[in-house]
Amino acid sequence: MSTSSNPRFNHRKYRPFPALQMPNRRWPSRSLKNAPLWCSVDLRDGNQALIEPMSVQQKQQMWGLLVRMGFKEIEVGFPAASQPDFDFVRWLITENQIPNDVTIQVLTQARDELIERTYQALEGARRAVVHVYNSTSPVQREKVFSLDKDGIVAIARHGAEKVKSEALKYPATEWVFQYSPESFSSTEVEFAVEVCNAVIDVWQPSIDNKTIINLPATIESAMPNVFADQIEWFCDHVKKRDCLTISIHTHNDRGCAVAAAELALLAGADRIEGTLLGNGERTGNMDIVTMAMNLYSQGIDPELDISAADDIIATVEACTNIPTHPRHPWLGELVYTAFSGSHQDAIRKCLAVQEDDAFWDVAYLPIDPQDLGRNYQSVIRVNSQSGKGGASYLLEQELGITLPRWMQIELAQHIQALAETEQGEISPQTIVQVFRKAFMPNDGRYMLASYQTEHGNLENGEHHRIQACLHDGSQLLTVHGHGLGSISAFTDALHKTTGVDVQVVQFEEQALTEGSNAQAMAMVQVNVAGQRYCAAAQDADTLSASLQAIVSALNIALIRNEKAA
Ligand SMILES: CC(=O)SCCNC(=O)CCNC(=O)[C@H](O)C(C)(C)COP(=O)(O)OP(=O)(O)OC[C@H]1O[C@@H](n2cnc3c(N)ncnc32)[C@H](O)[C@@H]1OP(=O)(O)O
Ligand SMILES: CC(C)C(=O)C(=O)O
Repeated sequence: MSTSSNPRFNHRKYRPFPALQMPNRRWPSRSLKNAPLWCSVDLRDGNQALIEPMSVQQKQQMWGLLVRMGFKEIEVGFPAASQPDFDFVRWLITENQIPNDVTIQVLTQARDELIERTYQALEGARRAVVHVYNSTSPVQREKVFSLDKDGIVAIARHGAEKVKSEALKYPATEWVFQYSPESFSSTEVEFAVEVCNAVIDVWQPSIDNKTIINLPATIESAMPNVFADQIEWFCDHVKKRDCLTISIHTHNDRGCAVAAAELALLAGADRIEGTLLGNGERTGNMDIVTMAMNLYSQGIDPELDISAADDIIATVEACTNIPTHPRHPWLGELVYTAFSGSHQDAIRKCLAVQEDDAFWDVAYLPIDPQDLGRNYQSVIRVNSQSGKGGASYLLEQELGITLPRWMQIELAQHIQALAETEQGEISPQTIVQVFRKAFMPNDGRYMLASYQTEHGNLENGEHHRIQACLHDGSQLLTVHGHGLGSISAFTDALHKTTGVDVQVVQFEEQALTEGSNAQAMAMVQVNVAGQRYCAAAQDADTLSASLQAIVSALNIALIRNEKAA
């Protein structure tokens, strides 16, 4: 019985994908050590999936990015399909846009007229990959092409012959041939080998002149381990394996295109086709950025430059008109951001001890966001899910002060109350405002106008005396006190004047800026008539900052008591 009220939602319509029996499979015990050869298919598979295919100008923009990132093989289009595709290939060649170490690749069906037009587009290229394909899976054979296996092999063989004979007409170009048994992952492996062997027989590759056999998961129809088995089996059984570059082209129907490509590398593949951020047919092509960053984060050189993450996103969005999900692996806007308190706490503590030349080891941050041109500003963001660490971290970034723990706790209570009222994110600037309003009020009863201290061997044995002028809103009061230090002398003076018992419980001072105009921030926790209050003050003179902070704490206590009364 179905759990759905929709009678069409019926799993019995589907059947499991038949797995290969390969008890001696070798790929599970291998690990990745190097980057594969990469081939971007943004300008072909990515392009053919767009609502509005790229204009020549957009293709030029995408091309520029791909070259900057270091791709050495780029499928630039299906030149027999449309005039913009054709024109773009011509532009690349006639305008000398292809760096010497980059090879362009183009796709064509195994049809004579299309292959001829494809070569016309490539005339004058220094080196090019001609990529021909035909479908091989049972559903394509039976329902689309109405052909038996021999008929499908005949299309492949004929296409390979035409690709080879056309190439002879353009001897100035260094040609590389590529064949894809399209829908490979849904094809019986024995038949996939048979078709590819027929093509290999035509092209006669050698170790010095390899053929690319590209094995697509045109539709991702099974788990990645099944695909890996198919690749290992294929590599073990295809002829002339050492004269082949085995390429992989996975799609993301089950959300596992990257995993399938990674396992396929373990299973013996050499080369990976995919697109930036995974644009492509249906759920997309394998995302090269994700796979490259997966390697990078394991200490493997991906041989692609992903560091200009924002440039990659902006260009892909401009060319595809598809926004990037904020949680897109590695590059999304939110992927290095923590809102939740315990994550923020851990990140802040780890970042504080992370040394520049040590292995990266920061909780909740799989890589250093700075590697991708991101700063730490966006790593910690505050809302009602955040704890004391988050707000303190942002304050630290904005003001350059590290709050002591007792003050973090107090600040967090103010921020939490605001976040719950606002029901949203609290910006770093707002956190600074909250900090100033809560701990540095300028509307209190008393203001410190001036003070003088005296210390040394005084007659009564105590070391410090203070005379301070406090403004109480209407008049200037002169107060006197003495104690073991200037601060205790000052609290003594306050007690004598206001009658309130004032004791400094916690005290911390931090330099804000360096140089002759250096400013200090004093932070205090003061016991005023049995209750603890935190306050802060900033001044060029450290003692002055401390005394003002104590006055602020007294003011906060008086304001709260007035409100409570
Ligand atoms: C999985 C992939 O991504 S494969 C790449 C797919 N990309 C594209 O199709 C984008 C560009 N394609 C196009 O613009 C058009 O398909 C064109 C211009 C190339 C060809 O258009 P059309 O001539 O109208 O043919 P269409 O593409 O519809 O193909 C259907 C015909 O080609 C045959 N065919 C399809 N693929 C192939 C192939 N790889 N090799 C040989 N014949 C093929 C079909 O059997 C069918 O034949 P029929 O007309 O005798 O029934
Ligand atoms: C032409 C092939 C490689 C393809 O795009 C696919 O199978 O997805």
